[in-house]
Formats: sequence, structure tokens, C-alpha cells
Amino acid sequence: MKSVNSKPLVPIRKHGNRPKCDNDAIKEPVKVFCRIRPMVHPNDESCIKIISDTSFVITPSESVTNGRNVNKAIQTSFSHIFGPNSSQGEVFDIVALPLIRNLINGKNSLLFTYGVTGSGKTYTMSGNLHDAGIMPRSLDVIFNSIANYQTKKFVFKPDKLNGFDVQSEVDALLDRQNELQKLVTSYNGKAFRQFKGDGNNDNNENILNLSNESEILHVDEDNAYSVFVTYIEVYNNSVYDLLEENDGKTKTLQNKIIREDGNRNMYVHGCTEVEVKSSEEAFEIFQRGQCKRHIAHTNLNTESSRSHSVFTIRLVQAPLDKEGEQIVQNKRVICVSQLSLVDLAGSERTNRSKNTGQRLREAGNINNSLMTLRTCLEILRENQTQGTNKIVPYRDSKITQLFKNYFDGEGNVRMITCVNPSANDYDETIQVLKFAEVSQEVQITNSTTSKLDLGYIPGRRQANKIFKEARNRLENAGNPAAADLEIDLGLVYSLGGSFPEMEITSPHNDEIITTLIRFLELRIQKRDILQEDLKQKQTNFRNMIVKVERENVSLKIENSTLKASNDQRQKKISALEAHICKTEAQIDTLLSRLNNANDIIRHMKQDLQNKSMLLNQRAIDKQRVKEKYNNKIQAETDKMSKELESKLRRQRELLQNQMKEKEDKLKLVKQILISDDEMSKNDRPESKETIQVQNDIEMPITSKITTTVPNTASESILITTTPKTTTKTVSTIKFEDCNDTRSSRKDRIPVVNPRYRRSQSADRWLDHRPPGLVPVGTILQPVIRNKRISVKQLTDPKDITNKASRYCLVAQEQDTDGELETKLYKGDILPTSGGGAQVVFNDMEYLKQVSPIARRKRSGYLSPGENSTSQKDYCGSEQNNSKKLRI
Ligand SMILES: Nc1ncnc2c1ncn2[C@@H]1O[C@H](COP(=O)(O)OP(=O)(O)OP(=O)(O)O)[C@@H](O)[C@H]1O
Repeated sequence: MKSVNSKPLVPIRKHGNRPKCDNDAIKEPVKVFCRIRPMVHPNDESCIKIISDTSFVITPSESVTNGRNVNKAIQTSFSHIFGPNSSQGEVFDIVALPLIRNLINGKNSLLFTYGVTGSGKTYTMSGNLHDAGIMPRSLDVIFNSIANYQTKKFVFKPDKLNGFDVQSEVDALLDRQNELQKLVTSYNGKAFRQFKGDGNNDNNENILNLSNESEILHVDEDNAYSVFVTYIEVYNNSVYDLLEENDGKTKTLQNKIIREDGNRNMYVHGCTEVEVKSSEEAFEIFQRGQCKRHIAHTNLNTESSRSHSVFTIRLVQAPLDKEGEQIVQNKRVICVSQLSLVDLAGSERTNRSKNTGQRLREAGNINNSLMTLRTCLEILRENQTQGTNKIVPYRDSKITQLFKNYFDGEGNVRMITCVNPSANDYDETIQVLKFAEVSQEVQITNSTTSKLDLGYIPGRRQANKIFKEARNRLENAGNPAAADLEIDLGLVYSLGGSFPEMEITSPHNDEIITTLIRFLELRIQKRDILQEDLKQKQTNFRNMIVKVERENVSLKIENSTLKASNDQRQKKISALEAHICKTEAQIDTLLSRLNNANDIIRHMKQDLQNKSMLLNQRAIDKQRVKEKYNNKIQAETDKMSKELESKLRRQRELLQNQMKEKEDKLKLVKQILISDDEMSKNDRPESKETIQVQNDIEMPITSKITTTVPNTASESILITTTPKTTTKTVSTIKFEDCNDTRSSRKDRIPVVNPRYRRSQSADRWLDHRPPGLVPVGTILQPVIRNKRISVKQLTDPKDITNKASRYCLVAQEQDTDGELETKLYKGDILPTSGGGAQVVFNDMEYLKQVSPIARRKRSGYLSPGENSTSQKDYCGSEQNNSKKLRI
């Protein structure tokens, strides 16, 4: 038998057709719902008052306005408002259930939650262990509805271009075996659990419980279904696949790119799409992705989403063949619909969240992307209401780029505005409400179904099932021929039931004949109707054939012209395809280079971090060592300064004692001198008197000079100066000169007495000047005119014995201040009894060359009048430490 209903494949609407821009397309505004969460602290002040199911009034509290001129109460309307006591189930039934119906009917939908951080977006979308949110409930309803009509795994396979291929049962079986093989080889506890579907039991229990209460929606029983899920996040304006399997080496997720498919739908290229067969499995996949999501603790929410997450449920369906047995093996008949559940990250004010560093950067990116979403919707509204044609900046943010085909193309868009009624959130809530208001005014083209009508008989799956059951029973009842029977679901013409009983048992059985006549009349009637119908259908069919033939001729003509143009286009397409392939290859190379570069950057960053840590460590070590040494130095310094202080003290005491002793001695000398002077006054001698003072003040004679002069009689002359017991000629010194102004000038003996020298002019001088003396050019040179013998070195004893009666030795040295001191040791040469000579030193002149600048520093040497001669050298002479200057 053959089916009479096998019509050709006539698509009602092409799968995934391009967005319609027809004016007659049905548009409806974005449906915006509002969910008001319960107060975090029940005693907090609320700024929201619900006045009906669709509107509430928001009023700023005194503490928030702070005296500002703020619009008092604002009334806002939504499609529906869920109060603080609304349950998750209620929200799901009103907001999400219609979208699931859309999904099953082959329509695309977008549902997103929007609001301030901590307002309950994630709670509404995902829920928690005790109260499941929209996403798990949606999965539950979907799987409950398609439970008996699911395909086996891998019958539908993603074609990596956002579409699907349909595989034969054999190919699907091979893929299933491969997957099994993979799981076995990469066996580990986790993978095994995953394979068995028993992982994360705690979390899944929640969903399992839900399945008892969730609704079952009507599905087309003659279709086969399969569910695929993807889970991505948009973090810092980069797209990451949360279901990406790590190869174990890299822990970080790869940045993905957004592409447009052949039907102008946006999709994440290379994103992992997992086929799931139960809500438990789907939720487990979600949990797996959730672990990789960027969630952080902030001041306003302990588990704040730092990224926008998009969980997409894709329902793939294809009709069964005319027997209701196999899926039609044709890619064109596949209908793909999707529901995107978006949990947007919360808008936040940094002055409230007090975020810094990475959190601050995240918050900046979140606010930027939400701002772009808002701008896109505002421009869309403007274009729709004012007829402008402004470019909508979808590309400014990844999240809007991804939503582009919902807003620009077809789809059902719903938004849940989550609101925290706390008076502290007033400012942020107002911004959220403004965005909700804009969204409600944006018109979206209603998505149309993308299913194909193949013209097969509805209910064929059920019929096939019953037929098989009957065939099995027949076979079991011992009729093997039943096994070859094939179902024929075609329409059967029938002229009515079977003939009535025609056995005549008695001659009066006219009743049977009457019944048969009635039966035959009915048959004739039915046959006439059917013949009439047949005739009518034949006429219609003939007319149709004629019409079709005519159309065929015109189509043939059109076809040949189209073929010609098509050939041209085909050429163009192949050229473009080649170009696309080339460009894609380039893009792939660039992407791989980008990935490599990113890897390098990551490694370099890691290196840098390590090195900076190392540097920090070294700096800390250095600091420690420095501190240690500083402490040691400090201790040493303290110790030394203490020692020095004690030494200094001892030294000072010693010096003071010495000074005291000296002063005592000087006093003694003074007394002696005074008494001698008095005595000499009494018997005043006419000539100068030489006083020999044994001075125990150390004179600056640096060494003992010993000169041995051989005489004729082989005797030695010993010339000796003893530093500590130098004999001084102080005939011209008067100690009182310094103080006693009453003394007459005659009594004063000048430091240099030329006459004194002149008085000795009769003497012959032996002027002993060792080589290398610095010429002083001073008048202090003894006047030794003609009778002078000058020697540099005493080599000949005659120098002394021969006629010379006076001896003068010149010596120069540097004093402690670095000044030049010239000393003239003078003495008489006295003959000795042995025929030699000896020198008795009786005078010493001491010439000092002093820098005026240095002198000034050493105060007390010059009188103020001497300043004018600052650049001039001075020659001084001191006798017996009296410190008198002779100029
Ligand atoms: N309607 C509600 N009923 C009960 N608890 C709620 C409700 N809404 C939110 N919560 C609780 O408030 C806390 C914060 O909610 P949630 O994480 O969903 O905020 P969010 O808007 O997603 O924040 P973010 O944008 O920072 O991610 C959670 O502990 C959640 O359980």
C-alpha cells in the first residue's frame, strides 16, 4: 500500500529566514516586568509602594534627598509587578512559560534580568538550592514536555556555523560509541559521574523535586526533539565559553568572537554546545559553567556577578517521515529555536560599592556595557517613533552585539527589572526605572515559526505505534506473515459497512430482503455522492493540470532566464565564497596569532610578577640587613662616644692639672724674677745681665743636634742643645712689660735689639746654614757683615777654631699649624783646654712666618689695626714664650 498523502516538501517559511522589515510584520513592545525583592533588613526604610499588579509609586526618603529639590513621588508601570512575597514559581509562570511555548513552537526569545547590584537578578534567573529560578524551571518544563519525543544523542549534530545537521541512525550510533570510548579513556571519577549523570546530586535534587510540579506543554507529536545548551559570559567586554573543556594545561578560558551566520543571526563562534537529555543533566552542565563564572564578594553583595552571563537553550526539532518512523533526513526540515536567559551584571556606583583595583575595572566595564545597551534601545526607540535612521551602536559592546538579531530581527524580548526597595538604593533604582521605561517603548518584530509543513498526516507517530503493537500481537499469535506488513496511513474510501445477513430460513422472511434493499439504496446513494465527488475532483484536477501546465510553460521560460542569471550569480557566489574562505583563513591565522600573543603576554606578565616579587623580597632583605647594621653601628657609635667622652674628660683633667702646675711654676718664676729685679735695682749693673733660666717648658726643638768636629789634637768638639734644658738669653725680657704700663720705655727691652747685635760687631761669626733653607728675607738676620764665615756643613774643625768667636745655627721647620718657623741658635765659641773649642748656646731667635688669615682665626695675636696688612707675611720672634712680636 502507498500513502496517498505524500505531498512534495513545500516550506511554509524558510528555516532561519532573514529578518523581515516588512511594514505588515506584527510588532509588539518589549514586555518589561518588575520584581521587588524583600528588604535585606526588615526594619529598613522602603521607598516603594505597590498600588496595583502593574504599577507602583517610588518616593525618596528625607535622608536620601538631603534637602535636594527632588521630584517627590513617581508612579511607574510595568507588564506585571511581583511584590516581595511573590514566589519563584509565580514569576516563572507569568514571565517565562509563554517563552517556553514559543520555543516549542519554533520561535526565538530573549529574557534578561536588569537591576542594581544585589537586587535579585541571579536569584530570579537561577535561584538557589531551595528555590529554583527561571532557568532550572524552564529546563524542567521543556524536558517534561518533550520527554517521549526526544531523539537519541547525536541524531542532530551542530554544524559549527550555528546550524545543525541530521545524521542517520548509524552515524549517530557511531558518535555515541566514540563518546563512550572517550569517556572510558579519560576516565576519572568526575567524568564517570558525569557520564552516569549522577554528579552534583545535592543541586540536582532541587530540580528533580520540581519535575513533580512543573507543567507539561503541548508539543507536536510527529516531530523529534533534541535540546542543546551553551553557557557564555561577557567579562570585561570579552566573551568566554564557560563550558569549554580545559586541556589541563591552560586554566584560563579563551576569548571567543561573535559572528553572524547565514541567516544573520549572531552567535559565538567555536562555543561548546552540549546536547542534554534531561533537566538534571542540563542543570549539571549549568553548574559546571557557573563554577568558572566571575563572581566576587563586594560591599553590596557577597556573591556579586562580575560578568553578564548568557545561558542559551536551543531546541532542535524535525518531522518524522510519512510512516511516523524515522526523522526526515533533510537539513532543510530542521527547525531550531532558542531561548536566551541573560543574567546581566548589576549596575553599581563605586562610591557605594567602594570597589578598587580589579573590582573597579570590572564595575567600569559593566557600567559601560549597560550604558551601551541603554543607548541602543534609546536609538531604536527614536528610530521607531521619530522615523529617523540612526545607526544603532550594537558593536560598542559584546552583549549588545550578541542581542542584535533579537532587537533588529525577530524575537520575543522580555525583561525583568529587579528592584531593591531600600530607600538607600533610591538613586540607582530611579536610573533602572528610566531604562525600563525606554525598553517598554521599543517595538520588536514578533518572531514567526520556522517549521516546515511537509503535508504528512498528523498523528502518524501515534498511528505507527498502534500499528506496530497490533503487528507484534499478530506475530505473537502465530502469524509470521504479519512481520512484512507495512503501515499505510492513506485515506480509504468506503461505501459503508458490510452487507447485512442474507440467509433466508423461512418463506416469510421478507424482512431480510427489505433490509438488503435499504442497504443497497444507501450504497447507491453513497456511490452517487462519491461519483459526484469524484467527477468534481476530476474536473478540479483537470482544471488544475491545465492551470499547472500553463504555469509550467511560463515557469519554464522564467526558469531559463533565471537559470542564466543564476549561473552568473553562482559564479559571483563562488568568487565571494573563495574570498570568504581566504578571509576566514586569514582571520583564523590572525586569531591564532592573537591567542599566541595573548599567551606570551600572559607569560610575560607572570614573569614580571615573579620578578617584581623577587625584587620586593630582595628589597625587604636589604632593608633588614641595613637595619641590622644600622643598629650595630648605632651601638658601636654609642660605645665609642662614651669611651671618647671619658677619654676626653680624663685628658681635660690631665691638661687642667698640667696647666695648674705650669701656672704655679710661672708664678714662682715671676716671683723669682720680681725679687731678682728688685735686687738688681738695688745694685743696678750698667751692662746687660744675662739670666739663665732653667726652663722646663718644652721648647720646640725637635731633635738633639750633635756635631762632632775633629780638632788638630784629634779631640772632639761636642755641640749640644738639650731640648728640655735649653739655656735662654733673656737679657732683654721683662715679664711685667705685658701688664705693667707704668714701666718706662727705657726699661723695656725690644725683642730685636739691633744695637745688641751691633755691640757684637767686633765678633767673627760662624754662620752655619744647612742647605735647603727657605729664604725668609727678614731683618731678623743677625748682622754679620765682613767678619762672617758661612758654612753649610761643619766638616773642618778650623771653621770653629779659626778666629770665629760666635756661632749661629739656622734651622727651619713647620709648626703644628703648618707655618714656617725659622730658629737661630746662637752661642759663644769658647776655646777648650785641649786646644779645641766648644760652643755655649746662650741665645735663640725664633722667627715665625704667619699667614694673616690664619692669624685672624687664632685671635689674640694681632691688634685690630693690623687688619690692613692682611695679605702681608709677618715675621715674629718669641723669646722664652713671651709671645711678643717683632716686626
Ligand atoms: N526575591 C528574593 N527573595 C529572597 N531573597 C532574595 C530575593 N532577591 C534577592 N535575594 C537574595 O539577595 C541576595 C543578592 O541577590 P542576587 O545575587 O540575586 O543579586 P544580583 O542582582 O544578582 O547581584 P549582582 O548584580 O551583584 O550579581 C542573594 O543572597 C539572594 O538570595
